[in-house]
Amino acid sequence: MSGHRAARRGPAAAAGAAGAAGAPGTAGGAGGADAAATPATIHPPALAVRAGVPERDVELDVEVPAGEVVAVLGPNGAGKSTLLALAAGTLRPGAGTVSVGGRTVADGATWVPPHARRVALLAQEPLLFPHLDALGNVAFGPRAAGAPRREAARVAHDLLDRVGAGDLAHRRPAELSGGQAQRVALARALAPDPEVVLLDEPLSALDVGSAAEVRQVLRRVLREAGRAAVLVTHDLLDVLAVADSVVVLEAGRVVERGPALQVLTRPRSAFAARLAGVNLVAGSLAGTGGEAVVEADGGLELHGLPDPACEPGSAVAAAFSPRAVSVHRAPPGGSPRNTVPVTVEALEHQGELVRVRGAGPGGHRLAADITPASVAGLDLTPGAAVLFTVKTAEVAIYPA
Ligand SMILES: Nc1ncnc2c1ncn2[C@@H]1O[C@H](COP(=O)(O)OP(=O)(O)OP(=O)(O)O)[C@@H](O)[C@H]1O
Repeated sequence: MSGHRAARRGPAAAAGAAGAAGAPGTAGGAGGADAAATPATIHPPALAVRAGVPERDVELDVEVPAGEVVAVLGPNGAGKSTLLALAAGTLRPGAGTVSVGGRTVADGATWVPPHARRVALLAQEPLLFPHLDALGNVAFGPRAAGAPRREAARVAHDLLDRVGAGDLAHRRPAELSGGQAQRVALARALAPDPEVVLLDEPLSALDVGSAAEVRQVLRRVLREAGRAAVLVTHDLLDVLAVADSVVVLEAGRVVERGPALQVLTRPRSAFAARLAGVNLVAGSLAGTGGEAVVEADGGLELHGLPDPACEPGSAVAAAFSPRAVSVHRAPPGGSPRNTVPVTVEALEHQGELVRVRGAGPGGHRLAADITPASVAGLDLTPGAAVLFTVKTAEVAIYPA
């Protein structure tokens, strides 16, 4: 995560930094005048967790640059909650350092308690104070930090407006829908002007309609303010809508990181590939020029179009969409294409299509999305022996 990190949100990040009264004490105050300066070089990361928790076998190296939203993905037990707990200050690292806005908040000699870290948490449930109205909930943080009542109320009104809950200011949590309560909770999280917001599956407790609405609010509010955030999610839509970059954890380690689109379109880890819904085959590159072949375990060979950075003989990955795959009982004629023998393992609904999952040579897991009529026409059931075909031009090859 280096040079590219500020590029996608450079203007937003810069605007946020310039307008963030709560970001004193950094070079940013003086540097704000130079529009050409890159925020990444001026500001320390909003959050850096380079720390381990040996009893959980977790060893993390995650950085959230100022103004960026980093989505954290991974299967159950991968270490996502541990990362949030290290950042929030509810868990002490066994080794290493946690810093917020360039300030060390945990290491062998330092321990800054949660309330003093400038970190806010938005959890799955809104967890609002039931006896306070929305305004009181949002004003609570600024009041606790010593803001005069009128100033705290002004901040709270402003934030409620920004999350589209201005008209709910005098309702108590029991009078709010799930989506409304989560928007108020977001305003409350932002009210103390945190350096970084930790979003722990913030939409997972909402129904589909409310989740879509809150997702848009999250996107707008985080981008407007150039706010740094960590977003733990299992939902591809959250990543696409809200995140700048992605970190994938597996078994307590970072296995992949990069700009969100890159990770989703060119995944290197099995988890990211599954989330993104693409077929992914790792192997080594043979052939040169415009077309190349990925040679994978089990004798599986895939022709595709290589990224210029791919070196012959190097480790590469071939990726292609299940929608680009056709399924046949007998070898098809016609244009040159990859033809892979596959044993069907499962058929799943995939919108209006059916996802045919199967195992190819070497046990490589592959998927094809075809119409229900094709499934019927091919008489597909688990155990069926078929051929998956995909055109060379549909297979992207890139360095692994
Ligand atoms: N309180 C705890 N005490 C000891 N080990 C724990 C504790 N909480 C989690 N672990 C272990 O730490 C590792 C990382 O778990 P963590 O909860 O951070 O994963 P996660 O990615 O958040 O998973 P999930 O998606 O299921 O919430 C796992 O091996 C887990 O068993």
